[in-house]
Amino acid sequence: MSQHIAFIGAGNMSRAIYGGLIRSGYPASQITATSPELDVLQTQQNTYGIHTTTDNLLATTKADVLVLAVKPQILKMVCEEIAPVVKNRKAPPLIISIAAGIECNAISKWLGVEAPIVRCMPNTPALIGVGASGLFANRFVSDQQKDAAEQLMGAVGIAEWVTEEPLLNAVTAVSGSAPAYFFLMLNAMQQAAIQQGLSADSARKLAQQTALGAAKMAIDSTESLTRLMQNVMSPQGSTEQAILSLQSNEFSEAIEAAMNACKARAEAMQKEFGG
Ligand SMILES: NC(=O)C1=CN([C@@H]2O[C@H](COP(=O)(O)OP(=O)(O)OC[C@H]3O[C@@H](n4cnc5c(N)ncnc54)[C@H](O)[C@@H]3O)[C@@H](O)[C@H]2O)C=CC1
Ligand SMILES: O=C(O)[C@@H]1CCC=N1
Repeated sequence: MSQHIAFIGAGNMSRAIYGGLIRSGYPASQITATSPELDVLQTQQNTYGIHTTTDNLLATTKADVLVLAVKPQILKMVCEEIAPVVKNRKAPPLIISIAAGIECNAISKWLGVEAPIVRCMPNTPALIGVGASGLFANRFVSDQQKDAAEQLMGAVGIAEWVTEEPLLNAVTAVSGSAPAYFFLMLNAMQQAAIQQGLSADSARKLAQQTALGAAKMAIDSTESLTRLMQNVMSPQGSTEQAILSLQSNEFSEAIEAAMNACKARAEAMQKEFGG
């Protein structure tokens, strides 16, 4: 695929996606990013060699694929701004919205046209090619456009389709927001290790490598997660005490509550910003 991809918004998530795309060999000359902030655009141009502009209409004009990557709070304003260009094109671009919580119908309404829209919930590890995205296509998306969206997000990680749009809120809870949960846990582990006497450098390296090793084992192993956990726990050993402590502090319940809060907020954002 070497279609022109325009990103409306050049923030953390856009950078993760186009950074990952370029890293995977996608031509930077086929990517445009927009932002009202000139200094941000200059940095993006210098770092990635992409086209940049403050002009959302210009970017929309030349896009085969238009990625809406602004905050949900301002998506309505941005869609209404670009609507005349989208409507006047012979064929509207494939629109990929990464905004949390905002439904395809709201975007269609703001654009004033029944455009092909793929809603995507990505995550920031896309920047290093290990992203995880959920995708949902509205009924105007052709099979070819579905393939294009899958290739785009597949270039920066794995992409899973959901058949019902509300399931994207569950994707937000399990992967979109989830890198932050792991960073929080890593930080807590590092701080505890420092308190127990390790240097900050050793604590960081050991905790990070362990997270990487555990994730790779979970991906590669045919054994269940319970079995993998039990393999670390010697009877009456040290791990058992750590797991018992986590369980008595309701670790699993805390994770479930966090994911429910995340999903509920994604649902509330639809009501708050999707009207
Ligand atoms: N950061 C994350 O981990 C994830 C974010 N998302 C979604 O991605 C979207 C963007 O989030 P972030 O990149 O984190 O936000 P961000 O604040 O880092 O980026 C937003 C960008 O939009 C630009 N912008 C502001 N007004 C604009 C306008 N009128 N026209 C064009 N650009 C404009 C800003 O200059 C900034 O570059 C949000 O809708 C969020 O829900 C989805 C999944 C994960
Ligand atoms: O926190 C947020 O709202 C966005 C959506 C998923 C990750 N970041």
